[in-house]
Amino acid sequence: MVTRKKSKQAPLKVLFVASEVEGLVKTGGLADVAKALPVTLQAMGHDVRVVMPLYRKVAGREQARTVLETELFVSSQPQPVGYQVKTLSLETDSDPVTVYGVDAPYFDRPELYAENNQAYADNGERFAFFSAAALDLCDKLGFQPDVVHCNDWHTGLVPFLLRTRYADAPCFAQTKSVMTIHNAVFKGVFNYDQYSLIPELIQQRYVQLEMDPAHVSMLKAGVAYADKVNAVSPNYAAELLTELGSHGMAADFTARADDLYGIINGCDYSDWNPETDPYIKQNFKAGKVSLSRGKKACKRDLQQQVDLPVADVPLYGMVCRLTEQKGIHYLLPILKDFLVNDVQVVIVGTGDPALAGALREISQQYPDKFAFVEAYNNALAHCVEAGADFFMMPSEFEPCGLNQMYSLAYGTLPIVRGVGGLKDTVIDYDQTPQVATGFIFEAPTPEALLIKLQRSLLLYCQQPQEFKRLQQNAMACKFEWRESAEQYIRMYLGEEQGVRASVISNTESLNA
Ligand SMILES: Nc1ncnc2c1ncn2[C@@H]1O[C@H](COP(=O)(O)OP(=O)(O)O[C@H]2O[C@H](CO)[C@@H](O)[C@H](O)[C@H]2O)[C@@H](O)[C@H]1O
Repeated sequence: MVTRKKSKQAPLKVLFVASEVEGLVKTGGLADVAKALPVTLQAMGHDVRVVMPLYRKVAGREQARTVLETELFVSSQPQPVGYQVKTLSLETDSDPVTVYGVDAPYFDRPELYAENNQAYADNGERFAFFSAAALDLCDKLGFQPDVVHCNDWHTGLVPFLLRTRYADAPCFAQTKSVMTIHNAVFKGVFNYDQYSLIPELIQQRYVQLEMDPAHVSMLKAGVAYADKVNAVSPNYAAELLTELGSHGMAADFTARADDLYGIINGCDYSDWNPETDPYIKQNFKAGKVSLSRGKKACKRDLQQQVDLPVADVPLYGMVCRLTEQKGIHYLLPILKDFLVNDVQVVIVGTGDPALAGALREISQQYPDKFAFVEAYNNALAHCVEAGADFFMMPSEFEPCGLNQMYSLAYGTLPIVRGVGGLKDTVIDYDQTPQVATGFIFEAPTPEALLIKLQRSLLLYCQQPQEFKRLQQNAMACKFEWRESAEQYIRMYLGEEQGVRASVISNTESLNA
């Protein structure tokens, strides 16, 4: 894809554009990837710069150094928009990765995207500005990227601007763009009123980017105009070609099937490693004694932290944003049935107030068996991964999923629905017991989930040696970022074909 003549090993200049970055500010899995992938690419010798909005919440914001004080000129606007670029960094084992924080009034708010579960009304304008500023600052700072790597709807206008506003700009003459889909359910759909900073989108009508005559989707713009598009797992790439799995964008993805890839996320083992994790009560490794002692101490600690009785009972954990995506609506109808057993369940999450309310009510009815912690708490998330025996991810859909990888690393068997990246990363006990690492259910129903929960409980109680064998299988799994990053490089360089051929056969069965 990168056409400039260079050897395969020549370092690439990559501008990684993301709306959140782990270590600086995070609301979900996008941030994990926006840290780990740039850090890995840089460690492989590439020159990577990350650009993100400098929200009020960004860690280290006060100490950030201003490297650019400028204005974004827009041809149709009487007044330019002033902004500053401040540098932060992501620590690595070698050279830190430079992060450009875009500081503008648009981002000087208490939250990133929403307050009280209500999205900011001008999110379209905010992220249209961010997308335009990401390219504007690159030009002004003299960074000429080989690849501009965009992530999700917030950055979808970047590929569009490269093909329009910057079509003849010397700074981007050699630049290609990539659009990574972490979650296609969020399409970034906004009224034309919000695109005043992108006159290119208004002067000429782009019907294929519209949801209706009044609304344009930023994600559609990214998918249509990026040189390459990838989903964060091969199976999600296949699902994106189906009406159901693409959340209504099958035509957009099918049109790009030659340039569509599926690259599984890695797991950042520098953050998620039971041998070194600073948040957990006792570090442990896969060896039998270490594992059983470590898990026992971590379980006890978790029980104490969430006010459950300290007891030697199977413990089921879950950490997630409270949305329908995560399958809370499959769990809620059967949770009380499951709690009839001698088990404990811990859920840590924030989000939809109705789902939170329903969980809170059950926790009040079953205080000895079910703890619901309505919080975003990274330290507690680590303690759940370490202290639980099973980790639940009954997702309605899951582009990749990171928590199942974390739980595998901690010997906490994942119980997942067979969708997206969950299917690519977990091996079901009932299908292939010898190499199994967890449990998979297929039907999108509470009953199907309950059957697998009961199944896992039987294994734990009646076949403890078999349970331990699965723990060893799980802990032997490795999802190295280095391997994923190598696939990204091959995609950047155009060394691999898109997934159309392999995806089509899958798609037939998905559509059946
Ligand atoms: N209450 C809480 N307290 C502490 N930590 C919490 C938390 N709620 C969530 N987290 C953390 O946020 C991250 C969630 O990552 P996921 O990949 O599971 O989901 P998400 O849907 O946000 O990401 C989207 O992007 C990622 C990255 O590509 C895809 O893996 C995924 O399928 C897609 O939906 C994990 O690191 C988790 O520990």
